[in-house]
Amino acid sequence: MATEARLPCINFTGVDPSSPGAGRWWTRWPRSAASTRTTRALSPDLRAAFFDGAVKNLLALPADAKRCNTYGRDKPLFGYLGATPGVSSGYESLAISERVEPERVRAFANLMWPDADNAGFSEAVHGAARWMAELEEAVQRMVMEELGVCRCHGAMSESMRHVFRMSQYMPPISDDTEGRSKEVIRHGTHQDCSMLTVICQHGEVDGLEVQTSDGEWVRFRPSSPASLVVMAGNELRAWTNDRVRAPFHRVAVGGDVARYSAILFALPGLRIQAPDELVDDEHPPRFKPHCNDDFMRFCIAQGARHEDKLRDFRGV
Ligand SMILES: O=C(O)CCC(=O)C(=O)O
Ligand SMILES: [Fe+2]
Repeated sequence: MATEARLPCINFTGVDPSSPGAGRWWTRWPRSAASTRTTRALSPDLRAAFFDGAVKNLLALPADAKRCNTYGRDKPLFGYLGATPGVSSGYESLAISERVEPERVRAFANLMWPDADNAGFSEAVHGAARWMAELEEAVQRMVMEELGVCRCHGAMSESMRHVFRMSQYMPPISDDTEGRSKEVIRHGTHQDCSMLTVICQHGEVDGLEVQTSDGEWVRFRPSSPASLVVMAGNELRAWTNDRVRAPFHRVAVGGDVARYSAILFALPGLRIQAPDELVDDEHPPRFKPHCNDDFMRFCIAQGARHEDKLRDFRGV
């Protein structure tokens, strides 16, 4: 059972992620502020166009159409997930992968609806993905500034690939005569294989739960409709030589309406090796250098288990 404690928040109001100023351009916005917003927050209209117009229609497509969303058998985490062994029932997700550019979004839409115009869908999806990617880039820079390794930001950002997922979690089937139902886990406990992950939940259907370092589960309740979650993945943990924790998390849903979310994973193309500044006698190397592709393959082969996969893969 998760508690409802608040996750740490950063208020991004007024921050321009594309032009960081000298020094700590973001610390003027206190970490304890009650909301997390980007400069150009997705307006309620754009959110509605994205979730109600695009994401729900996408997930309502017949299974055969959704299965066309594939990037090859060796990259299952880049395409459609759902109705397959190892994936929880009641969870489905489609993804636009590698680069979330207008042409790629359009190609994805044309694959899903070959005979339709798809301009509205493409615009809404690309707008949401770009907005989340800007936030990812800003947070990545903040982390690097904070650790004194900002010199690495340019090369890291340039190498970054993105997987943009649109996910649906069905409500539990009611299990008593009054229609009440227990919560069910629709996405099992895991850590992400990304550097950073940005999550945008639709409306008030909560479900994301994050495990704190004391083992307690905390449920994410957005403080405003514009709030997003930024989660560290195992590659940020590896790259920072274990300074940043990659929390275990899961999705549990109750009630009687489906939950929808969009998730942007930032996957580094560079070899993951902690910069020299983050390795010294007090902080000996914790992980051997590796590529994200190999780590993803390892995670897929291991399956969903509540274990420290990074340590198993390249722990020193
Ligand atoms: O939908 C969410 O809130 C989180 C999903 C998630 O953790 C994932 O797709 O890795
Ligand atoms: Fe995740």
